[in-house]
Amino acid sequence: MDPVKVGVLGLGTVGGGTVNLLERNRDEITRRAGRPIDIVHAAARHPDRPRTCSTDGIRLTYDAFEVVDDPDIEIVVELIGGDELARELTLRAIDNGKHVVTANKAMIALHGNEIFAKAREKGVSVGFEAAVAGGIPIIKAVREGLVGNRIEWLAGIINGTGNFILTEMLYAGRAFGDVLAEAQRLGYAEADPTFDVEGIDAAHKLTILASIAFGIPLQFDKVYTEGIGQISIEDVTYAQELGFRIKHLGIARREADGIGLRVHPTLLPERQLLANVDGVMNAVMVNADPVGPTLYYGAGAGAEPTASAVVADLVDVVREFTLEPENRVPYLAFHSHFLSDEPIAPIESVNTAYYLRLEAQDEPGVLAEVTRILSEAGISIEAIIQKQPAAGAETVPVILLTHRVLEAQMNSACTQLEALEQVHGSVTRIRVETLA
Ligand SMILES: NC(=O)C1=CN([C@@H]2O[C@H](COP(=O)(O)OP(=O)(O)OC[C@H]3O[C@@H](n4cnc5c(N)ncnc54)[C@H](O)[C@@H]3O)[C@@H](O)[C@H]2O)C=CC1
Ligand SMILES: N[C@@H](CC=O)C(=O)O
Ligand code: NA
Repeated sequence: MDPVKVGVLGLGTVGGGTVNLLERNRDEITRRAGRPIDIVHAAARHPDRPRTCSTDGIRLTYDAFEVVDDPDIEIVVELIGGDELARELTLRAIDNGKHVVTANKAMIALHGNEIFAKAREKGVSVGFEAAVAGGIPIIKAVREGLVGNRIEWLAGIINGTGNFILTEMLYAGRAFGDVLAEAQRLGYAEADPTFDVEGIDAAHKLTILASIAFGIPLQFDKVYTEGIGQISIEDVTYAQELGFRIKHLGIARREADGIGLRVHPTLLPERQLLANVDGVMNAVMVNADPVGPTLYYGAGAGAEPTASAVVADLVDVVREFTLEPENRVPYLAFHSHFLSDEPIAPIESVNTAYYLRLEAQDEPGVLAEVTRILSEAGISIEAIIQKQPAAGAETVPVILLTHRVLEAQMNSACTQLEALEQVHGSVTRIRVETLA
C-alpha cells in the first residue's frame, strides 16, 4: 500500500495538530482512507523553531512554493493563514494538479469563487471543513446530510475566541485583555485577533455557510458585521433579568428582499440551546424543510479539534481520488452552473425584535413620550422596565423589548428617541432572536 504523500504549508497551531493527529490515529485513519497518509514535505517560516509536533521523516523548507511545486506531493494542506499569499499558493498547487485542504476561512470567503473555478478546470478537490466552526463537521452536514432539504435559515456561534471572551468576561467577571491573552495562548485566536473580536472571522465563516446552504456565490463584502466590543455587563444583567443571554451570532436567513447575512450580538431566550453554548464551543442551528431544526455542537477552535476537520478532508480527498471530478460533491454543495443570483438583503430590510436601553430623566411623562414615538413608528412593545435611579444619578435606565420590526423603522425611531430632551446619550440596541 503506497502511502498518500501530503505537503503541509505552515506548522503552527493547526499544522502541528494535524501532524500529531495523523501520527496518533494512524491505524484508524489508514483503515478508513484505504492507504496511509504521510506528511513528507512541509514549509515552516522558522524550520529550526521548537514545535508542538515531531518533524521526523518530514522534509522541511522555508519556501512554501517548493512544497506546492514538489512533483511527489498529491495533496497540499494550506495552514499559513492570511489571504493573498495563501491564495497564490493554493492556485499554484491546483495548477500543478494537486488537491488542496485548507482551514483558511479568510481565503475561501474572499477568493473561493476563483479557487473553485480553477479547481474545477483542473479536476481537483478543495476541502475546507476546518474553515468553519473548527471541529464540527458542519460543511459535511449541510453539504451532504441536508442535501434533500430547502434551508430556511441558519444561526450559529461560529467564533471560538469571541465566545470564550464573552463567557469569561461577562459571566465570570474577568478582564477582556486577560481572556484574549489566554485565547491566544491556547491557539484559538487569529494571527490578528481583531478578526475575532470585530466579527470579521465570523463573517468569513457565515459567507461560506450561506453559500453551501442557499447555493449562492461567496459574497463576503455583503455581510453586515458588528463585533463583541460594545456588549456591556449592564446589558448582560438586564438581559438576564428578562430571561435572555447575549451571544454573538452569525445569521443567514431568507428575507423578503433576498438572503440576509449578518453577524452581531443577539439576545437569545435562556432556554435556547444556543444560549447555553459557552467558552470555546461553537454551535450552528440549521432550520430546513422538511427536517426542521437541527443543531451541531463542538469545539470551534484549537489545535486538535481543527486537526480533526483537516484530517476528515484528507480522508475524503483520498477516497475521491478515483472518482470522476463531475461525480464529486460540489465545492459549494450546488453545481456551479446552478448557483443562484438571489440578492443579499440590505440590513435595512431585515426584520428582528429589539432590546433597547436608554437613559431617561426621572420625571413624569417620559415613558409616555417614548412609547408614543415607538407606536408612531409602528413598533409594538413586548416589555418595558424602568429601573430605580442609582444614588445621585440624573437619569434612570429604561429597558424595552419590542416585537419584530424592520431595521429601517427602528433606525428612524431611535433617531427620534435620541432627539428627546429627556433622553440622554444614545440608545443601546441589541437584536433579539427566538430562533423559532
Ligand atoms: N487556530 C485555530 O483554532 C484555527 C485556525 N484556523 C485557520 O487555520 C490557519 C492556521 O491557523 P493557526 O495554525 O492557528 O495559525 P498559526 O499562526 O499558529 O500557524 C501558522 C503558521 O504558518 C507559518 N507561516 C506563515 N507564513 C508562512 C510561509 N510563507 N511559509 C511557511 N510557513 C508560514 C507561521 O510561521 C506559523 O507557524 C488559519 O487560516 C486560521 O484561520 C481554522 C480553524 C481553527
Ligand atoms: N480564531 C478562530 C479559529 C477557528 O476558526 C476562532 O476563534 O473561532
Ligand atoms: Na468544521
